Amino acid sequence: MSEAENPEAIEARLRSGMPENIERRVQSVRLSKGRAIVVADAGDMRPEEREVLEVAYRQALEGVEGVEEVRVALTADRKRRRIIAIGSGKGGVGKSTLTTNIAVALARQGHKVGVIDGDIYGPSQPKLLATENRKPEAQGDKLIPLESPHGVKVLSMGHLVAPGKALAWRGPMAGKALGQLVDADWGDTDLLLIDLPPGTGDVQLSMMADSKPDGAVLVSTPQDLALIDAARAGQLFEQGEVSIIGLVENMAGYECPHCGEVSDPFGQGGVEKFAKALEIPFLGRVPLTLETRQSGDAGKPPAASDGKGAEPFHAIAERIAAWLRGEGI
Ligand SMILES: Nc1ncnc2c1ncn2[C@@H]1O[C@H](COP(=O)(O)OP(=O)(O)OP(=O)(O)O)[C@@H](O)[C@H]1O
Repeated sequence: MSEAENPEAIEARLRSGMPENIERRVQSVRLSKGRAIVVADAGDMRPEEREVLEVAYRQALEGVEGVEEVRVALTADRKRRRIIAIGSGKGGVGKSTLTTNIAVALARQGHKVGVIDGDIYGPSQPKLLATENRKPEAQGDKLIPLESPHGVKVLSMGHLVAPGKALAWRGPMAGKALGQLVDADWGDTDLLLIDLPPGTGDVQLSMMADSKPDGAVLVSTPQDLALIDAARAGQLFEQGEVSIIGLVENMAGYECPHCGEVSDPFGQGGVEKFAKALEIPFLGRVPLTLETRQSGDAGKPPAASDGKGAEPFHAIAERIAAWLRGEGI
């Protein structure tokens, strides 16, 4: 049998050498009397993107022996779930706090959001999303994520293993553990945010290879050291062929709750300049506030409130939503 007559070979052609946004979309290929019928998932695509997809498929099969006609059927009903990884390189810069608040803000904007705590060595999402001491149930071999009180589903290794137990896990095992959380029964969730563990080693690489995020958000404080580590995290995403959505500056400027004076314990403006130099979009800055720390500890994310503290998170979430819609940031 020649290659052209084999639907698997045709399917492989439609996956290889395609732009990233297209290559994962083929669902099936059938071949009947010289006609190739391609079914692809285009649920989240705009009409002009669908056209690009169809043209790309037709071009890829042009001249293939045995294929006289190409029919492309695009499924619109099933929305593809997207995954965004949040990474920092350096620990303690507020990656988990940002993941929680961006998730809550996106949920308030109408997305169906799930949070995966990939920080298996120091899980903080159970506390941040007020689901401590709860255990997810399993149905068959799939975990059922927990519903947080803030309209966001969540799964963390902290819900599953005793504190400190995952400490000895190395890259592949950690990647596998994360895979289990990603493969859980997320129902109608259309967006998963993964709070990655700090660092840029094997564990992060293996997690990224296993969960294949669609995009990544980098978090940094304005300190040089944090920025250097954020740049390293950026390289890690590039190495894993994950596109970088942008960089967020956290703990920027401290407003004294008593006198209102704003000071900059970690410097000012450095992150935005840095992002520009690296040609990474700048997604916004989140000030250092007592409210953010206290409400984090209390499981009440500021983004869930209607106060001033919610604003920076909502602004960043809007930019991420624009990226999800395929618009410029
Ligand atoms: N904008 C902020 N204002 C005040 N406190 C903050 C802010 N962002 C984070 N924090 C606090 O800083 C500490 C570290 O934040 P968080 O746990 O989110 O960081 P992380 O980067 O995820 O850390 P790790 O990598 O160790 O998990 C927490 O106590 C948190 O409440």
